[in-house]
Amino acid sequence: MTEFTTTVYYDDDADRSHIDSKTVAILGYGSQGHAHAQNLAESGVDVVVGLRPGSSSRAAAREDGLRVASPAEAAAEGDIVSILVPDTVQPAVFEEIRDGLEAGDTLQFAHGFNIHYSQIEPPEDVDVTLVAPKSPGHLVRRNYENDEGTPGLIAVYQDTTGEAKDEALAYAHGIGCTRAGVIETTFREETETDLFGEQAVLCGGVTSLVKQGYETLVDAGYSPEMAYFECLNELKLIVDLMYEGGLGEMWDSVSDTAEFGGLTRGDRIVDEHSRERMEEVLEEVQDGTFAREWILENQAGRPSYNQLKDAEESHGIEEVGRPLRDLFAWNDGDDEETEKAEAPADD
Ligand SMILES: NC(=O)C1=CN([C@@H]2O[C@H](COP(=O)(O)OP(=O)(O)OC[C@H]3O[C@@H](n4cnc5c(N)ncnc54)[C@H](OP(=O)(O)O)[C@@H]3O)[C@@H](O)[C@H]2O)C=CC1
Ligand SMILES: CC[C@](O)(C(C)=O)C(=O)O
Ligand SMILES: [Mg+2]
Ligand SMILES: [Mg+2]
Repeated sequence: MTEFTTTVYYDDDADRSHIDSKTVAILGYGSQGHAHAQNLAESGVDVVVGLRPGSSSRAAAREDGLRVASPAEAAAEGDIVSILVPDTVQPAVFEEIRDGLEAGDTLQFAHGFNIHYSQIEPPEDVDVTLVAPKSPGHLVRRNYENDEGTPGLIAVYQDTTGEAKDEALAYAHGIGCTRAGVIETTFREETETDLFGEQAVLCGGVTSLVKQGYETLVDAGYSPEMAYFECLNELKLIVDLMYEGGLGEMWDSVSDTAEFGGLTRGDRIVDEHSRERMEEVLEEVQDGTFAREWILENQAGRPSYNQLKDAEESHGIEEVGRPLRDLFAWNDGDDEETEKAEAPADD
């Protein structure tokens, strides 16, 4: 039997009686919201989706067979109120729903930002929990539909009922996370590791690596199409192997030439200087510098965010990638995956 350093919970560890007779209010129907709502409903849980008046997602949620109400109505009806709107919007939405929370209800998050950085102060008589899939929401849904799951984290910030952890685990079961494995953590640990991971490795680090690789080849006179396939498209195929069997399966599958070149050159690209930058980024997460910057950026109407987003969208690798993906035989002329991934961020 494998010995882990932490307890990992699976399907058999979850007791669904902690959620089966309850109503779950899902506030928001974006990346995480649509996945939690549909997975829970298909797991037999009573779900009501809370969406603002005039929300374009109302029609989508109804088409998916879900009940829809306003955020305040849904929260008042829900025993578990899962706040799945963007982190920066959550404090305002919390003010709208606060009066509907009853003693013994659960206020639930998929990321600890607003609790950890004290942007939301929950009432003392509710449970406050976290169920955080370690995955983009669209894959939480896709994996569930494919009878697979996504790993997740649970945490308890406030436990008034004595059932907070069991309920979080039952919820994680309902969205398919216990199929893959669930780890218990704290709001602090989830928030800091999640922010660090997305900034330094998963989203920030990897896109910078891809762009620098692409630009190096194009500036040296190679065709943008070649550079796109080499530095972006094939990355997915390489990462698929790491996902399936760790670094070892990837090294086994690539040529010995790639393995020797990668092992001797990789650490020259991402070196001890990058490591120092990573430590700085982690410190900014830990001491609240990043959180303050992001909160102020939103208060100012997102000037830097919008500028950086525009620059990213018009980068050469994006210009060349769109038509190339459209011509993939299985895409039928539509870059559907890109459209789907962008859809929930349009608010
Ligand atoms: N994206 C992800 O995969 C992951 C996200 N998380 C966490 O999950 C939470 C939700 O994130 P995510 O799914 O990305 O969120 P999204 O950006 O996808 O949320 C969009 C939803 O929020 C609603 N919304 C936006 N603004 C408002 C507002 N002012 N008032 C009411 N509703 C609003 C939108 O409404 P409308 O439909 O009307 O536009 C939409 O339904 C966050 O805490 C995030 O950190 C955790 C793990 C991964
Ligand atoms: C990696 C980004 C993420 O943390 C996630 C999909 O888990 C997010 O905030 O979207
Ligand atoms: Mg994450
Ligand atoms: Mg995150």
